[in-house]
Amino acid sequence: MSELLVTGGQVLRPDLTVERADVLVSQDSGDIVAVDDPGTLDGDDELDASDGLVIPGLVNAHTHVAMTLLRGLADDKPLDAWLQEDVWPVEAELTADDIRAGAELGLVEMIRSGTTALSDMYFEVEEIADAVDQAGMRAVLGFTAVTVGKDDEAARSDLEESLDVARKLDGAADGRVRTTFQPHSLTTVGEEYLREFVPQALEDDLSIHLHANETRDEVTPIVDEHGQRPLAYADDIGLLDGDTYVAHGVHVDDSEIDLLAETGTGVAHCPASNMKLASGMAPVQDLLDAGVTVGIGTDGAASNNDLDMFDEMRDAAMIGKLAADDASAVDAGTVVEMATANGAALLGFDSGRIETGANADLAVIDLDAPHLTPAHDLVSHLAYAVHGSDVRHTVCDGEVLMRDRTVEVFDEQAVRERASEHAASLVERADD
Ligand SMILES: CSC[C@H]1O[C@@H](n2cnc3c(O)ncnc32)[C@H](O)[C@@H]1O
Ligand SMILES: [Zn+2]
Repeated sequence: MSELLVTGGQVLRPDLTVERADVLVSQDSGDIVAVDDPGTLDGDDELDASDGLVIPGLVNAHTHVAMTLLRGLADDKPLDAWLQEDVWPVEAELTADDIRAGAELGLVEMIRSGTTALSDMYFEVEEIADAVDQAGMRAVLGFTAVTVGKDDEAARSDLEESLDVARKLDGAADGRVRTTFQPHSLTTVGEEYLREFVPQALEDDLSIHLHANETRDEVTPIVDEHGQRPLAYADDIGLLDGDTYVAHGVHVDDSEIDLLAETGTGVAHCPASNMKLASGMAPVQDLLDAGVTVGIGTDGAASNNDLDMFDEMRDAAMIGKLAADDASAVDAGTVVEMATANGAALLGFDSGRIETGANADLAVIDLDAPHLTPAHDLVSHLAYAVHGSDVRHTVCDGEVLMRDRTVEVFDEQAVRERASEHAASLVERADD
């Protein structure tokens, strides 16, 4: 039996208090086995958390991890133009090897910035699952189906693949990979396909993840065509339930917020992407007040342009206040909970908190820095002042993924070189 002791630091507890404590994790079960007074616990191996804060590993509730290859390729456009003119033509050239290279780069970036779990939507999901396995992280993965612009055979094949991937990969990487059925959005998957395939997903108890109500341009055609708000239409199809979470949820009215709350449907809020694409401001405080579980996601690196969840917490707090016209809205503690416990609840993992019995997924923040001085309130620092580069160690499932800022699960230099080569050749092919 092998146990790892995270020692000498302060610890963020589930009630958001901070105390001096040591954390003992079992590398066999992958769980936290004790959180106790400094100096009272022993382990076979130690991680030095002195001058540090031990926090739950962050949960990125919505991303497209392999899109690191498209980082900085097309900026300063709204969603529709960005996808149709820039992103989709390049994605049409992606190979499985490209996706593997992009996913590894994104996972390294996440480990370096304290993220231990992600929810991903993309293609070539076996490659992504293998990369997650090697990274030692936790993930909810799926193949994203799009039917617009496809003939019936291709449309069905996409939806079948989304179901098959969700059935096949659930439980991969020793249970660290879970899956979702993924219609891309309510406007990019036709109604006849949603009505046929969603019941199949529900019959198999598959969770569902989709983009919804991201831009006004996505809402209007649904209201025009179906005479219903998008989430009423989604509910009519059976898409909303306790195992579903939608990405974005920006343009939701009061009736849709009630629907999300009544059905137990969660929201993965993506503040940076929503600002960069000028999609709008999600009413996050209203969602939370209604009892909706709201997590935080970076979206892909092409619309962010990084995968740093500390940036995302800060953005969520800032834009949440603007949206509510209230400086007390979406406060520091709330965004920390959104990026940890709420994200874990959306993804269905027993993580997001430093507590005996929880998954041993954690990060140690180095507090010995000018921008973190003085330390009046460490929850405030997590929300507003810490950067991903302040992370000293990252642990998932009891295994050390990064020790003293050195990533142990990948050769970081090789991953970066390979991703750069794949990105260059991908863009060349797309330009031909
Ligand atoms: C097939 S995987 C996901 C699909 O979605 C595209 N995408 C990336 N960001 C967004 C976004 O904010 N809204 C909608 N779709 C997005 C991505 O490029 C893939 O094609
Ligand atoms: Zn997305």
